Amino acid sequence: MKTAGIVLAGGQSSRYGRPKMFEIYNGKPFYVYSVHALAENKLEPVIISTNSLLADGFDKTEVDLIVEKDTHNGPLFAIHHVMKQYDEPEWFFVLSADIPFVTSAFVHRLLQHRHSDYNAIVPVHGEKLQPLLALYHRRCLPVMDTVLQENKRSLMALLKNTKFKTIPFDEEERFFININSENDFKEYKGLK
Ligand SMILES: Nc1nc2c(ncn2[C@@H]2O[C@H](COP(=O)(O)OP(=O)(O)OP(=O)(O)O)[C@@H](O)[C@H]2O)c(=O)[nH]1
Repeated sequence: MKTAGIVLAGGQSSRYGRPKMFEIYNGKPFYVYSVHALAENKLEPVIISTNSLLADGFDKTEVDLIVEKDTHNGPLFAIHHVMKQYDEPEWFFVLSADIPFVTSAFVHRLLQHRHSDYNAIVPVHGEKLQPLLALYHRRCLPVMDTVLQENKRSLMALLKNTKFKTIPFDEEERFFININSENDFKEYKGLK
């Protein structure tokens, strides 16, 4: 099953105050943790989805860069925009760029659940769906078209209209910790 990786690395970082994907954790920018988790599972291509204000900041070695014109269309638009440009991959493994605790083992675990009966595979952590660390089949495209035409921007709006499988993860798993603000980063960077 040909599977591509998408790192969502656009947006506004308004709560952080500067582009959070370039913040350094243990010597590497946040977004690099997402790129590596996908690349180490041999997902090909790994695509960084970003906007023109941020595009120059990424290391472009062994990744494709897809640049949006706008900074705030949101993740659903970004995934749709990428899927439209890649005909070959059946599945797209999406990771946000603000999750420095993500690992290739997490990606590997979710990949085992790709199945033709479902259009998306979404982890559940505690009680919470995690659509920013999830797998989407290209069968989602027509539903995405409809949802976006209705001016709905959230991945939840997509999930409400498509068949997806949930995969439970233990509460103590760290993969899902996303950094929205400098305070989040201060709180979590002490974690071992
Ligand atoms: N490509 C792309 N990525 C996005 C877009 N909006 C958000 N993201 C990414 O999606 C993830 C979650 O984003 P959020 O933290 O909810 O939004 P944000 O705009 O980055 O930050 P805030 O302004 O603080 O809400 C991050 O990895 C963002 O880089 C977008 O319009 N395009």
